[in-house]
Amino acid sequence: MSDKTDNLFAKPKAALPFSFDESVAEVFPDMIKRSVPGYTEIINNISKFAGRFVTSNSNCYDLGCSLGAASLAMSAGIEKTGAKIIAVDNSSAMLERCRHHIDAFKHKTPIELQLGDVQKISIQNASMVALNFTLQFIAKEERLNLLENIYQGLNSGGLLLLSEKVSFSDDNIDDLLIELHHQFKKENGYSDLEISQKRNALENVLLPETLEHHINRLKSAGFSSVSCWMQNYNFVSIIAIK
Ligand SMILES: Nc1ncnc2c1ncn2[C@@H]1O[C@H](C[S@+](CC[C@H]([NH3+])C(=O)[O-])CC(=O)[O-])[C@@H](O)[C@H]1O
Ligand SMILES: O=C(O)C(=O)Cc1ccccc1
Repeated sequence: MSDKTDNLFAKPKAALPFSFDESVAEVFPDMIKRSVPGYTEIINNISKFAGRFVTSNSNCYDLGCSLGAASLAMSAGIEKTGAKIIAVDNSSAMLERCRHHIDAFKHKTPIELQLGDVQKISIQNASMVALNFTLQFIAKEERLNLLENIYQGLNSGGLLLLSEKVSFSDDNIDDLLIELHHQFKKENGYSDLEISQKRNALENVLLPETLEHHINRLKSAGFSSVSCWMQNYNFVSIIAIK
């Protein structure tokens, strides 16, 4: 079955803040692929990381799972037995669709879905945690606390994979990479109106920080080995090992 096309911002509409409601959940696979450069590459690499980092009888977490793409990728890559994936999202529209999405794909590792706030869950016996474009929606002052909670729940040698839209302290670079991102969206069929209306809706909702800030905070949370492993314009993916 092909993905339903995202045209949520195609007509002029009232400037409401972006939210993960039923209309977004319905078009989400199309929206994220056409909006985030490198998304598919990150998902494919989540399988590779899972193959290396997930240990027997441990837990894996997919925090802000949306339709479960990272959970399915982890499941496909896990080589050890007895692991379990816990996928969490606070949007009931997303989680309901996630259940159907996951049931439609074969997965060898069990995936347990939890409706809830990633800031309130208990993380235990974890060998891998994915925060794939979720931290950017959490209030900035609460981010360190969440990363510390993930750190304490990871086993030694465990992996946090953090993907984010980022900003740049150099204004020239920031403007250039935002423009290149918008060009990417245009090439994927979005109009100028769709791009500008979504940009307004995301203002104060998706809050990017610099790559340096992310790396320094991960180190403050306790992670000893931290590196960006992929960058595509203003979208990055970082690995942090306990
Ligand atoms: N506090 C929170 N608690 C739980 N969920 C939350 C919270 N805040 C936001 N979310 C959820 O985080 C997800 C972010 S999308 C992740 C893509 C996915 N990881 C993917 O690999 O396809 C990224 C994007 O749309 O740019 C949404 O489903 C929100 O409901
Ligand atoms: O579309 C954008 O401009 C983005 O920054 C990425 C995105 C993708 C899906 C939901 C929210 C933001």
